[in-house]
Amino acid sequence: MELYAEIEKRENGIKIIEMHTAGEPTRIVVKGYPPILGSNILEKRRYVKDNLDWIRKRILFEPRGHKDQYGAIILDEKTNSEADVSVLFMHNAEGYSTMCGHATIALGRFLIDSDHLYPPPIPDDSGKVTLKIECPCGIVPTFIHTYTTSSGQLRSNPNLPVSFQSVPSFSVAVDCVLEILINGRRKSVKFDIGFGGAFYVIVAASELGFDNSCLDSNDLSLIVKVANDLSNHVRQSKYVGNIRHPSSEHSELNFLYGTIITDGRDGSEDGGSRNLCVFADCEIDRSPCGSGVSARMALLYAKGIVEIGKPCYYESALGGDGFTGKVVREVSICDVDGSEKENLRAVVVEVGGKAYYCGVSTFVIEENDPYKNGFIIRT
Ligand SMILES: O=C(O)[C@H]1NCC[C@@H]1O
Repeated sequence: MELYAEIEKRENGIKIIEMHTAGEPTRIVVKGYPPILGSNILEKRRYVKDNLDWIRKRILFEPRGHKDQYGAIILDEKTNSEADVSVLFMHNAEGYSTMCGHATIALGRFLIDSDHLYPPPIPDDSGKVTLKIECPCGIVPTFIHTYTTSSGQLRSNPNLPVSFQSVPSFSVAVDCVLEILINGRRKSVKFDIGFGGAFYVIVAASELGFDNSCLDSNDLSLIVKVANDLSNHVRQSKYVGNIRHPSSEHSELNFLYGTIITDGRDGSEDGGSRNLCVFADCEIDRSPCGSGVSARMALLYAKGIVEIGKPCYYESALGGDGFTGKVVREVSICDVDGSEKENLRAVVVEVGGKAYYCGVSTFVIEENDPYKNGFIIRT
């Protein structure tokens, strides 16, 4: 499918390739964004937030999108000479994620298939291409299986997973306890906090008084509310002080992105576990959440539950086609001056999953449309 050629034909409007990764959408903005100013990726992230946020709402909100829509912007020029490309992510609330695993997996395929990169990537002998994708949290090496068409074009292999290696991921706090109101009752809840490019609370469904059937997709409304309440409580609790990246260069990453509710099967013999990530403003990740898998694996490693190389498998509320995760090595985190943050045992986690194309869109906005700036209906 030559989707990029299709989009090239269209002259005006915001041009988008639609993909999903394990069910979670990524609306990849290919063309049509005004210049995004800033000399590095965090400055550009701030610029879109402060100056171009109306475009995010038009792209992600209704009537073109919905509450759980997710997007990525490929920057016209990379902002780090060590990267092949720089990208921003966007979601429904404050707006701009610091890391997104599911979108990185989708972008991996798209960047190969669109002939977007110059010089063109060169596969190794097994057909694998490594792309360094710069995300707001740092550079994320991404591995894509490719093949060459009979006319000599390099294309991603849709049958094999794309994987990426996380930025240094770490355990932030374990066995935290807070009392929260669930279904009208006060309950003391135990949870962990981990970082995998973004900060997450990780909590077992049983801690919240639910059985694991709450992680089935037929009715998530109550559990999503509980997850969102827990995120808000943690943001106002003493634990907010722990949500701090050790490198001062990364202070813009210092916020709690969401809560991941798990089935409690951490480190199970078969390495499998189901979880549900609720991030931003009650946004539900249809995928197992790539940055969440990195955070979970970092916590499991810190607790001595998994060792380097142990393959784990994560599925979302949709079940089925999930993400793999494994710790690949220990690393230390350096500050801007290059000094190592000694006490912090961080790890690089490799996460793999499959992404698929699902459309090509060109959005138009009519000036007299009263809903041109987008809206969200909540149920
Ligand atoms: O896979 C991930 O990391 C993302 N999915 C939506 C929320 C996270 O950014």
